[in-house]
Amino acid sequence: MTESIELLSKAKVGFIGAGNMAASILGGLIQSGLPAESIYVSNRSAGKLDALKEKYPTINTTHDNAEVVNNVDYVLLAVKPQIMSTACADFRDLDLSNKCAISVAAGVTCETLNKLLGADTPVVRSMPNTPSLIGYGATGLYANDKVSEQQRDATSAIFDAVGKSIWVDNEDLMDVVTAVSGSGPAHYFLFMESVVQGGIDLGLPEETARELAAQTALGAAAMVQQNSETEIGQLRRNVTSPGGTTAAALDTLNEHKLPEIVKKALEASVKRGKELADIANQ
Ligand SMILES: NC(=O)C1=CN([C@@H]2O[C@H](COP(=O)(O)OP(=O)(O)OC[C@H]3O[C@@H](n4cnc5c(N)ncnc54)[C@H](OP(=O)(O)O)[C@@H]3O)[C@@H](O)[C@H]2O)C=CC1
Ligand SMILES: O=C(O)[C@@H]1CCC=N1
Repeated sequence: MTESIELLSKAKVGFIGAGNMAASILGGLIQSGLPAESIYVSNRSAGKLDALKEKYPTINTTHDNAEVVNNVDYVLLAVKPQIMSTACADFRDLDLSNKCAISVAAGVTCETLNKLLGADTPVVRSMPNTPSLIGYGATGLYANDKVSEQQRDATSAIFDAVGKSIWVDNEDLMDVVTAVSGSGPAHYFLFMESVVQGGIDLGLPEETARELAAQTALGAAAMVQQNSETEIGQLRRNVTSPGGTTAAALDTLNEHKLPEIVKKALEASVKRGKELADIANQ
């Protein structure tokens, strides 16, 4: 059992929805040492619950969302923002004031969650990402003022079990976190898909292009993490010999305005987050 999971060892953790994100987080929790019998999961359809039961025979599965909430201390709301209201209606009559609700839904605000779950409910808004499945998740967290220190620590423990977690103290920033790290893996995947395809078009075997692209992305990310005092721009300049091959590539990326394109993409994500907030609040 990892140190952070020890904090959770007496707690029961529930998931409403057994989709991609729930499976990533609960898989990481079990791998870190949380017993599967401490985890409760509900889902609308049967297939995903059956698959979880096959993988983790002692996990508790049900179609009844209220049963999950009744049995746990921490309940992760892992359904799409558009159906948050429907899913929460199943347990809105339960007293959640001694539990902690942790939403992973993009956009949905603490205010909306408190409307759906009761004004006294401690609510954390989280934004994890799919690398949580392999222990490389990045999660942003924001708590409303009902969340106790113990609940904050336990929430950190849940997400630290599947990667790194960072608290923000302004809820508006959660839409930016969503743009940067929640959706982020897809941005890097698109970039890597483009690099692999470019390599193939220029003659590399597909497997070679894929391996080189993945190891390069991993190496670049590790250099940024291991040189926290160094500007990322300096790491870039260290690769870029004057008049060399990198300068030729970067000139092309800048000519086509890559930094502006990325900024517009992040702005589009933030805007969509606010639209999802409105949908969930209706
Ligand atoms: N995917 C990602 O990279 C990330 C997603 N998120 C957030 O996570 C949330 C879930 O996304 P994701 O896991 O990708 O989506 P999925 O569609 O994979 O999972 C959602 C699950 O919710 C289940 N469900 C639907 N309605 C209900 C209900 N009324 N009660 C119980 N379960 C229900 C669905 O069941 P069924 O089997 O019937 O479809 C499905 O398994 C979203 O809010 C998203 O914003 C956050 C960060 C990253
Ligand atoms: O695309 C989405 O809306 C979700 C939230 C972040 C990643 N996936």
